[in-house]
Amino acid sequence: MAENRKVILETKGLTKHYGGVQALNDADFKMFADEHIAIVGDNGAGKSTFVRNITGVEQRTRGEVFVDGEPVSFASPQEAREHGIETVYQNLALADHLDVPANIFLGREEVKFRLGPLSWLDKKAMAKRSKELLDETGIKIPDLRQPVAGMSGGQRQCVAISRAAGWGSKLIIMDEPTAALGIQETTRVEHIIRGLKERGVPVIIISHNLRQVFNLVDRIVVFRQGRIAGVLDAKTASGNDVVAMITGVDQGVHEDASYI
Ligand SMILES: Nc1ncnc2c1ncn2[C@@H]1O[C@H](COP(=O)(O)OP(=O)(O)OP(=O)(O)O)[C@@H](O)[C@H]1O
Repeated sequence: MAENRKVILETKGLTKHYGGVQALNDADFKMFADEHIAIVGDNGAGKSTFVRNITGVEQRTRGEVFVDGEPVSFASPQEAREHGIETVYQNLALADHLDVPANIFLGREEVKFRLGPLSWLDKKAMAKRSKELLDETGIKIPDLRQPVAGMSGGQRQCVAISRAAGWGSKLIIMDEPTAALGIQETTRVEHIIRGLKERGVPVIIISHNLRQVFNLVDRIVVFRQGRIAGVLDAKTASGNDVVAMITGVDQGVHEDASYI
């Protein structure tokens, strides 16, 4: 029963205005710890704004955010990370010139010992943990020591997701995780997301790909013109239901290839 399920994330009246642009209005949202959720909506519907105003990238105009029932107001993404909320952004935020372990441990390096102001990193431990994380996601990267700049989009995405999965004990948010990937790479990333579900890690994905959404998540939250237009159960809703809610056109909706 819903009443007994743990609510991991909740927003009440979350609103963000950029000057005269009402990007997000009164978003009431509730997510349970045992589910995966997709956020869908047309370009400019407010999806990224919603995420940015939860994860400390921006400060909301008004409204409340609760994590594990506690009111939060993250001043930065770093603060959100410290609360176990990891976000994988479209642009990935990987440091191109660094190798895989350095990226996974960026800002959280393991130190072997310190001498005054100097510290020696435990590179061996970081490489070992990185390999374990990548093994968990099933991704094979031949040489972890090469700079990530030389990797394919799929490999880079897997590094970013592994980093999030490795640190994000509570919630992982992914903004268009496969938008720039080919078919095989997309399949690999979807496999990782399914693995997170099996491990009980809650995930929110923003996606324009409805096939992916129906395959991966439990509930679909539809944004339209800066508002949450509705929430659908992925098991019972149809593609037409989602498209109708995205567009606000309730009748005569036909399968729209750009969404399916
Ligand atoms: N920094 C900003 N300054 C002014 N307006 C902004 C800013 N960021 C977003 N907006 C506007 O807010 C609205 C919502 O944008 P948002 O990026 O959240 O949409 P989205 O649903 O994520 O779209 P997409 O699918 O294209 O990424 C849009 O009208 C956008 O132009």
